[in-house]
Amino acid sequence: MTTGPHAESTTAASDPGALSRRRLLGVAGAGALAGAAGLGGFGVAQAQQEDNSPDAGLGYAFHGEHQAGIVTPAQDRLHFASFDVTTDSRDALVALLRAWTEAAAAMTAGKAVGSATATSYDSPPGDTGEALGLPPAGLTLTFGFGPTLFEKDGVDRFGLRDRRPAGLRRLPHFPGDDLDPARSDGDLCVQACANDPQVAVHAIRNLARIGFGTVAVRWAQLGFGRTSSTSRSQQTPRNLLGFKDGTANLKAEETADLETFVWVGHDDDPAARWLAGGSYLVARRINMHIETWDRTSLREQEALVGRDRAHGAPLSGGTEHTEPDLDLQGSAGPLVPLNSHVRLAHPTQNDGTRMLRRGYNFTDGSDSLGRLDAGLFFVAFVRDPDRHYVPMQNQLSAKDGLMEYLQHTGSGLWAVPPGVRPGEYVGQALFA
Ligand SMILES: C=CC1=C(C)c2cc3[nH]c(cc4nc(cc5[nH]c(cc1n2)c(C)c5CCC(=O)O)C(CCC(=O)O)=C4C)c(C)c3C=C
Ligand SMILES: [Fe+2]
Repeated sequence: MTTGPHAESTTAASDPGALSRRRLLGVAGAGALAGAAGLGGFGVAQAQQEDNSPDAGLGYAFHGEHQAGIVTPAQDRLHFASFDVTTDSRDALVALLRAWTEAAAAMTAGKAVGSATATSYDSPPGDTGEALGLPPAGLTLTFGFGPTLFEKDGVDRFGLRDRRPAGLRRLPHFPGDDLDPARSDGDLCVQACANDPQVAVHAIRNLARIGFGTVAVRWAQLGFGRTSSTSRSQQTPRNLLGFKDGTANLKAEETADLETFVWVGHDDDPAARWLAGGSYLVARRINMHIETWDRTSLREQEALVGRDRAHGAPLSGGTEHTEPDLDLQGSAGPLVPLNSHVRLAHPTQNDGTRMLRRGYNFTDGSDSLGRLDAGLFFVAFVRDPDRHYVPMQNQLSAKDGLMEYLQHTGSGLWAVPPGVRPGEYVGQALFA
């Protein structure tokens, strides 16, 4: 499997010839770096320093049946990047995917990109350097292919048109959408998640650097707090509305439902068998009118969500993990109101559908009136966007009372190829 956690030392032991970021500074690099950059004993001190935060040393396997970063226990930080391909050479695109695969395998194991020791003093270092000395921090890198990679403005850019999965289309317009094209779509995407923001940012920075001349960043989003649990081992976090988010999420332990709702099956799309074992990534940048929300009564807030704020229990009663009783009536109608988010997103109101949510809180500063530019960067993985995402989004956008406090400002859909086997590159079956 892809996501079995292992300590950094295990990673290094499984590939003893490779240099971990820590060993690079502590052993191989200390003298050279100290001499070259005037760092004195910095490298050695870093190598000996222990990081006591709980997930600091955790590393997830890069290779496996599925890409990591989907059922992996949601890390605390996100750097998501959408790229446009700037070449029309299929060979250059494949070379990029090979190089990205090699770099991703290194970085997720806590190693530097490229050969640290072979770098000439007269050329830039192979790695940008800001993660040297840091452990893997649970880094996962998840790659996706957007609809425009297969066809753009009627042009079959890379000979892939016939291999586009039927479900991979630009998402439709939903009621209330006010999307910024500069925060939407893209030929490729990379989701970097880690428990240290510097590790996630380092990963995207290095992938962008490797891609210079082949791809350009179209837009990117930083996220600072997970808004979902993807494993029963995790506590439910809170979103910026102040409510527990992720309680009823599809979790790694629910393997039968993952097959039904997340992983693309072998026979789902005979023209796109390369995607079997993969998934689709939906991203929505959703701004919150936070100042207005903060002036709304607790009664109204809970009625809009359909759960209580303190514990995340459904308004029909019980505790956080009690199933909502959507039929239970109060004096003024159903206890879980008809326009509440939890009712409208519930599987019983969506043809039995579930999805694996993996979103993050974001804030990108304030506007000229002092209002926070903040919200939820919604990420979900689904087996079929036309069945497992689009109908639910239509229903929420049209009827969800929360929409009064929300504004969708960015959007994208990507096909996420299956996991990578050792010696292969990400998405290899698409180019076979
Ligand atoms: C189209 C899918 C969804 C979008 C977009 C979405 C946005 C969104 N959600 C919250 C807050 C909460 N969502 C909760 C549950 C929940 N949300 C969705 C789907 C979308 N949410 C689903 C499928 C579910 C689970 C429903 C169920 O099975 O019961 C909750 C309750 C806690 C939980 O179960 O996670 C909260 C809170 C916000 C703030 C938001 C946009 C900004
Ligand atoms: Fe939700």
